[in-house]
Amino acid sequence: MGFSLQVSLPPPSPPPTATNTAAFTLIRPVTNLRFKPPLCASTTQQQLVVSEENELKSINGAPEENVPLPLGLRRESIPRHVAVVMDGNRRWARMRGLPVDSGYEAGVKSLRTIVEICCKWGIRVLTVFAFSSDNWFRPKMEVEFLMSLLEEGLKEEMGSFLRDNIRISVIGDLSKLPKSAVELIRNVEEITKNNTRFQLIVAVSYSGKYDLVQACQRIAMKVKDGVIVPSDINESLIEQELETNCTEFPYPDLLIRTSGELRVSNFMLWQLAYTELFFAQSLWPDFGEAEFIEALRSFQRRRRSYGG
Ligand SMILES: CC(C)=CCC/C(C)=C/CC/C(C)=C/COP(=O)(O)OP(=O)(O)O
Repeated sequence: MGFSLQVSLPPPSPPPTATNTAAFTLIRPVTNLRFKPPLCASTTQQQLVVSEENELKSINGAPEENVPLPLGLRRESIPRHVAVVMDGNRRWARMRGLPVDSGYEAGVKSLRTIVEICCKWGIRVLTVFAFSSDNWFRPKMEVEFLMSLLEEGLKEEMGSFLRDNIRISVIGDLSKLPKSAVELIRNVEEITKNNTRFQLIVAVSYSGKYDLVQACQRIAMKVKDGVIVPSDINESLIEQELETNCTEFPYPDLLIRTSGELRVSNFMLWQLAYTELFFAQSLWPDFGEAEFIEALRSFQRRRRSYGG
């Protein structure tokens, strides 16, 4: 029974790989580009025949902007969605005898650099772990500083978001944030919601477990209200209730964690199921174009596997 259900579903739309990205983007309409873990990989593989010209036009569902890529990077397998755990800001500051705030400020600079590069090279979504649910336990001054960085950053960059066609989304438990920050976030999200070139998702007061819990609560309410019955609950329904429902591409193709730590640390637990992982030695404030290229090259060398 289970098997016949799988083959009757439409073919999945996997994320980019070194070998198959553009072909998939051509076959499926842009609105269907979200990755569903493949149930029947062979169905999609049969459809991989397109001309190179069409591949270039259709990459990531966005028009090509012909920005040359650094040597060794292939446009057709640039990841659509990159997620980043921006780790090592405090260590960076301490190593220099500076206050931890300087580490966070330097971290914001790195974030600006990576956002610019994503826009330039056609990455469509960047999700950054800016403040985890556990970070509320840090010293009050540090928490307040991070909140002020978020607010100032959003205000200062508003012009660039509009000029550069960047959509901003914030995911996480905003009920814990200062009211001023929540109002600003909602405003920025509203003002940028129709921007299409690139989406920056900032995870604040976020954890993967939080996201799953809030999705369960929303689904439970639907059952309680009689909108659905328990047997309606499936992967697709859960996906719709996760906070990453703010993006067309909820599944990161590549997760980068800086500072040499080899953990996922409660970040996007559902969404990372088939994500390629890259652990950089650099501390986040030292992570720039060269380090990003290294991560992307590593990604492009991989042969992605979905267990099929
Ligand atoms: C959008 C926005 C406002 C961004 C804020 C700036 C920024 C880079 C935040 C990272 C926050 C954070 C808790 C990182 C973890 O590393 P850590 O700093 O705890 O470093 P450690 O592992 O060296 O202690």
